[in-house]
Amino acid sequence: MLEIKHIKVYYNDVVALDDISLSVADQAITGIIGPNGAGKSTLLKSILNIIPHQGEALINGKNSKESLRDIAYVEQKTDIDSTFPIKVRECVSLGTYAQMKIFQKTTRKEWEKVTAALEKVNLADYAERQIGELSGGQFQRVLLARCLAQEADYIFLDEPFVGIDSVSEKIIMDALLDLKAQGKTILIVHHDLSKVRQYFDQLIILNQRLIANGPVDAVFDETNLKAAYGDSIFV
Ligand SMILES: Nc1ncnc2c1ncn2[C@@H]1O[C@H](COP(=O)(O)OP(=O)(O)OP(=O)(O)O)[C@@H](O)[C@H]1O
Repeated sequence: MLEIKHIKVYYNDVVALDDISLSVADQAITGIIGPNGAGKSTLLKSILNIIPHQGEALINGKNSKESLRDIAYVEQKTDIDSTFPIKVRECVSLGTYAQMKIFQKTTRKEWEKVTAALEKVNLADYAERQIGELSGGQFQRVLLARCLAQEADYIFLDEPFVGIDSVSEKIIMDALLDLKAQGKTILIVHHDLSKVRQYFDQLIILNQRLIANGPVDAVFDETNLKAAYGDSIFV
């Protein structure tokens, strides 16, 4: 269970997140929505403890710092260097490192996990390609395969559907539904409001402060959207 308690983040004296407390539903796909600069990415980064913050995130009652191996994270595309010279299968194998001992070589068992993860995202034939040779959608599928290989209980994806083709989007969504059926908890930062009902079970609506958190049917309404995006939003 993931709980966020009084998380507050400042960037140079400017408040990016103001006292966020919420519980994330287990075994569900939760979307995080809100306007540009609402603090969506900041929320994921504070749970991951990669930025300074007040308050804390708890996983099964303990500070999330103690469970970082159990969180697989794909950052926003703009933060990733897709020209880095690495093959697809090597990139996916990085996901297995979280479960390995220091200086341990990748064993046959880990390579089997890599192959299975690539098959899951329909990219088994691309294992020997350089990541720089992939389309945006294929690259996003490779990053999801890296999460699958990590076998983490929590999966955080920051804008995974931006600029990708519809085939990749469907493959990613099908893989996420499988992960949910296996009991995983998935958090996705997302900006396309038209897909919210189709993709998510639960929704967190943010704009520096928490506007709403709950089942999509209960919180995805005009009042909450106007509170987050302002009166100009067309609902
Ligand atoms: N490293 C940083 N230094 C200073 N300010 C930052 C930094 N990272 C984010 N911010 C600011 O904090 C606020 C929240 O940023 P964040 O990226 O979390 O928002 P977001 O909701 O994910 O936005 P977007 O939808 O545009 O990706 C924004 O005003 C942003 O400009």
